[in-house]
Amino acid sequence: MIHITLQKELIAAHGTMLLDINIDIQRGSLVTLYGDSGAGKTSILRMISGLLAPDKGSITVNQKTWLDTEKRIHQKPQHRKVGYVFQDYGLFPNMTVKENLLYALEKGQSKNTVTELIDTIELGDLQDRKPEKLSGGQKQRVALARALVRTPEILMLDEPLSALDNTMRAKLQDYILKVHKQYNLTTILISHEISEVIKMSDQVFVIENGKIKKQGSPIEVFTTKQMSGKFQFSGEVVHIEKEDVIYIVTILIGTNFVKIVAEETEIGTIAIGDKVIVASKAFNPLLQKVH
Ligand SMILES: Nc1ncnc2c1ncn2[C@@H]1O[C@H](COP(=O)(O)OP(=O)(O)OP(=O)(O)O)[C@@H](O)[C@H]1O
Repeated sequence: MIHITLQKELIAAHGTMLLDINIDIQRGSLVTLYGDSGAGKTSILRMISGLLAPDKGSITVNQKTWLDTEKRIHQKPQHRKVGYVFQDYGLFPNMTVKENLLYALEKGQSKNTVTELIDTIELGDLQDRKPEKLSGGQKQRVALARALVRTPEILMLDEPLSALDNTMRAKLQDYILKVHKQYNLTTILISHEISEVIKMSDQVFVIENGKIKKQGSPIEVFTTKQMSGKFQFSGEVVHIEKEDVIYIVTILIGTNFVKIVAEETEIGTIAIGDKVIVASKAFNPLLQKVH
């Protein structure tokens, strides 16, 4: 179990903002921090990894104390077992994929760890290339492998997929889920994408102005009582077209576009770019195997 209590006064664009959170994370689970830009999500990860000092707080990871401001315990970042993946990869440009991974090994650690990760994350064909010869998705797979070299107790992913197109994003999500399960990791993901949060996480914490506004399973958090249909998907509105008295709304769900007929009352304030849930209550969906 991981217990995190953090307080820190942050300097936001409109003045100071008190970040004040209390989070419990079950070992082996994947949780998401979801919230607007500037809500404090990255600051939380930086405090967990020891890169940013809170004003007050404590962090215990599987019975080990990483931080306790009252007892003046403050483990250095290099002593906290975290793997950190950012949006902008952070690979060494002068090293090959394999060298980037070997460089992350701890003194005395077996090189087999790297060989195994190359195999798991399917980097075999890329291992002798330099990062400049890799696509964004491939670079992010290397960054993911590198974060796992020291078998972290917490894997932290700070919007790692936001620079990727939808197909690549879906593939990377699958890699993350694969290593999360295979290495029995405890993973904290920051994501802005509701569909990603629903696909990936066991639990979501909605952060607003430095506080936890809501928490629970993604479905509990993102669906409201009025939307209790069993059959539902979340997506993003990409187009709205008015036809006589109705509207045709095009929604991107994963990598598929779906057109929905909506009435004016349903449209309300929905605009292009909004995240929405498409749900249906009383009908019989067909299930077909795809080849
Ligand atoms: N070391 C710091 N000291 C004081 N304030 C900080 C510090 N680092 C960041 N902030 C401020 O804290 C606020 C929250 O930043 P943070 O990066 O945690 O937000 P975020 O939710 O991750 O946003 P985004 O989604 O844009 O990355 C911002 O207004 C930022 O300017």
